[in-house]
This record gives sequence, C-alpha cells and structure tokens, in this order.
Amino acid sequence: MKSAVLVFPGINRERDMARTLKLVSGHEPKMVWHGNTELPKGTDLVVIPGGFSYGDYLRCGAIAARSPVMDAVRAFAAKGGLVLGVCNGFQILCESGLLPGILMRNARLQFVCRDVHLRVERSDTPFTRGYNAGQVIRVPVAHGEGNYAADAETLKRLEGDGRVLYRYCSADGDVGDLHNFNGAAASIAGIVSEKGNVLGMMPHPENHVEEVMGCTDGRGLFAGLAAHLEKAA
Ligand SMILES: NC(=O)CC[C@H](N)C(=O)O
Repeated sequence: MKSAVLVFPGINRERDMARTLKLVSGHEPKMVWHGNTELPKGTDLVVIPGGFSYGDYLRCGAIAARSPVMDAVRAFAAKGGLVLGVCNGFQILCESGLLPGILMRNARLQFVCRDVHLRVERSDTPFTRGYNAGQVIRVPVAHGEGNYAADAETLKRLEGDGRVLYRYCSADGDVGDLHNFNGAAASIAGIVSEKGNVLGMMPHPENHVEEVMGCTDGRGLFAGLAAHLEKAA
C-alpha cells in the first residue's frame, strides 16, 4: 500500500491518520502539502484527513477544495485510484465535486464530539471488505457540519446503486431517526462515488484502531483497504 495523506492549512488529524495507516498496513504514508500539483509516484491510496482546513471559513472544506493538489486527486480518481476522505476530508470531496451532495450544519447547530454506531451496509467494496454486511461498529465523530444533504434524485440514485456504505444507527443496528444525531439524510454517514473508488465519511475510524483507544472497530476499514491493494499489486 502506497498511501498519500493530504495536508491543508488548519487540518489537524493528519498525524492520527498517518499513524493508523502505518500501524495497519505496515507502510509509512507520504504526507503531501496542498500546494503540490502531483501525487507521489506509485500512490495507490489518497487520504484526505479531518480537521479545520482554512478555519472552516466560507463552508467547511470549500477553500481546500480549490487547492492545486485537488486537480491531481481528480485525475487520480478519474483513473480509478482509491480516495478516502474522513470528516473534513468528506466535506472537501463534496465541495470539490468528487462526491455528490453537501454537509450542512448539524441539525441542533452544535459541534458533536462522541462515539456513535455505524451500520456497515455492504462488505463487497474495498472500503468495507474488512467487515460483514450489517455489522455494527463504534467510532468517534467530532464535527459541526456533518448533516449530509442532497436532492431527492441524488439520494434515490445513491440508495439504488448501493452507494451508502455507512449509516448511523443504534448499538444493535437500528437506523431510526432517534440515532441520527446530526440530521443526515437517510442517516448517511458515508457514501462512495459512482465508480465506487472514492469514499467520504464523517466519523473517524482512524481513532479506534488500538486497545489503548478503548475500541478497535475502525481497524477493519484500513485492514480491508490494505488487503485490497496488496491483492491488486
Ligand atoms: N473533525 C473534523 O474533521 C471536523 C470537520 C469540520 N471542521 C467540522 O466541524 O464539521
């Protein structure tokens, strides 16, 4: 696995992400500054981490989405390269047009920082193959703008094409509104692009990968990616 972690001014989760990528895959990722116009040679996974790029001014991710490096990411994704965006990374992917829809302010207009449960909707993708379909995992969230929204036609297409990979739920997998803490359409926590190679998700799986973190449920996502890329290599 040859991953690249993008770094924008104000991003603050890039080290957590790099540490997890190394821990789970055994390979050190390359850190890539936003002003770069190229990705490191041989990159097979681009990761856009969480944080507060450009202080969340304008809208979360809106300014970072216009960075020079995003043209390289667009070209990489167009060729089928795997891209993972977590939290601010998901917002950047939506703002850059790599994923449909937007992340609005949380329904109660408050920043939410706590563990939540996610239901893994399918296991036959590079981003979920470390889990079983229907499995419930516990991961942290920390965001003010995670309320996923899209027009009715887009939501219908996402559902119809099986592009919702992660959904907010209760500890036993109930996806009722009660467990949809940020008001996201259809309790959406993570979606993939039409070709299935770009995933954006609001929760932080990279922060639940070791016993010392209190939970290892996030590990499956990275283990699955590493297994997928090793097989492809
Ligand atoms: N953890 C994050 O990436 C936070 C994203 C963004 N700054 C928000 O508050 O919504």
